[in-house]
Amino acid sequence: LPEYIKIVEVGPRDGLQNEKVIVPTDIKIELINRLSKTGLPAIEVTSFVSSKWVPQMADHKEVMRGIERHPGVQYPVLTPNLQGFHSAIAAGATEVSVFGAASESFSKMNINCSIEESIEKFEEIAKSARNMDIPVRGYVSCALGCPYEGNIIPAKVAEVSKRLYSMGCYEISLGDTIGVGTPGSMKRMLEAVMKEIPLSALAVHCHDTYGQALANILTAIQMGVAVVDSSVAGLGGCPYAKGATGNVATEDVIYMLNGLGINTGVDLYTVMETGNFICTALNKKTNSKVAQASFNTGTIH
Ligand SMILES: CC(C)(COP(=O)([O-])OP(=O)([O-])OC[C@H]1O[C@@H](n2cnc3c(N)ncnc32)[C@H](O)[C@@H]1OP(=O)([O-])[O-])[C@@H](O)C(=O)NCCC(=O)NCCSC(=O)C[C@@](C)(O)CC(=O)[O-]
Repeated sequence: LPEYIKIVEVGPRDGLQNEKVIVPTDIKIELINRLSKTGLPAIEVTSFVSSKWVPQMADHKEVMRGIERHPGVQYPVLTPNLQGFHSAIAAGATEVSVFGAASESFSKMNINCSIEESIEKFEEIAKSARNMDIPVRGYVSCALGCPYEGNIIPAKVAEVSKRLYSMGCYEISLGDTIGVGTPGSMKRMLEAVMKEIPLSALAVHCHDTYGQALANILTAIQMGVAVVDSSVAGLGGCPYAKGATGNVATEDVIYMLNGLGINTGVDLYTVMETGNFICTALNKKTNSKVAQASFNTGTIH
């Protein structure tokens, strides 16, 4: 097992993008400012996408400009094309993520282009980013299944991952977008991807729709993956993946890693308080089992 796992907090972006009611900008900023005080090394802030496609992310510039940045914390944002990249940089972003898919149908539904066309757009971003010394992270959605095509073969995930890595993405986050994966499919997919990409450049991004996220993450870290995406209070879902629930809760990942003696540098209690803050603001119950248990029993283990 790795001694240290880097947690990439995606709550402010992946967590909020699917909320039906528009979350006030000051709540988003407060959420990120609170997360910045928990010890998390990376917090995904927002998406520079079309507000017609994802209205919840329409205030991307204000959020990016409004947050307090803590030294040592990365604040990546999603950019699907050069237009988004330029807006992100103008708003002060210092790291971006491109988001591709291993499924043609999902690519079309999510970013309105084929996988091949998306790669061309991402190459333009990667080239501009290189000239400006901006790190680029790459997502591969539908790594363990697609809401439109069902099964996705590991070779396709490996192929798209390789293309993103070859264009300069420093890390590839493998997304179980609809949370259908199991430890078995995670293992088979990672074995294929690890033939093409160094283990140190891989991350996993698990949604918990079928309750398999922690088991899938444990499988990945047992195989040496040392970067895990998660969302405070387990918020989230993708607007273009109907029925998919939130990401695995950050609180639950930290609890599991603490129990394994793996260092994350993140304070569980402060994350739980932050989860409580955003759930109160959204008027919803936390999806974190650890937060539920701790608040119900009044104890933290
Ligand atoms: C990619 C586009 C923009 C293509 O959308 P399009 O309609 O094909 O874009 P277009 O280039 O034809 O332009 C049409 C209009 O969009 C505007 N436009 C064009 N680009 C931008 C931009 N960057 N920012 C703001 N506006 C933009 C452009 O200016 C124009 O405006 P108009 O002239 O009509 O007023 C669209 O499909 C889109 O915004 N998609 C967003 C999808 C999204 O955010 N999905 C959720 C995130 S992915 C995810 O959740 C999965 C992940 C990452 O978490 C991992 C996992 O779980 O698997």
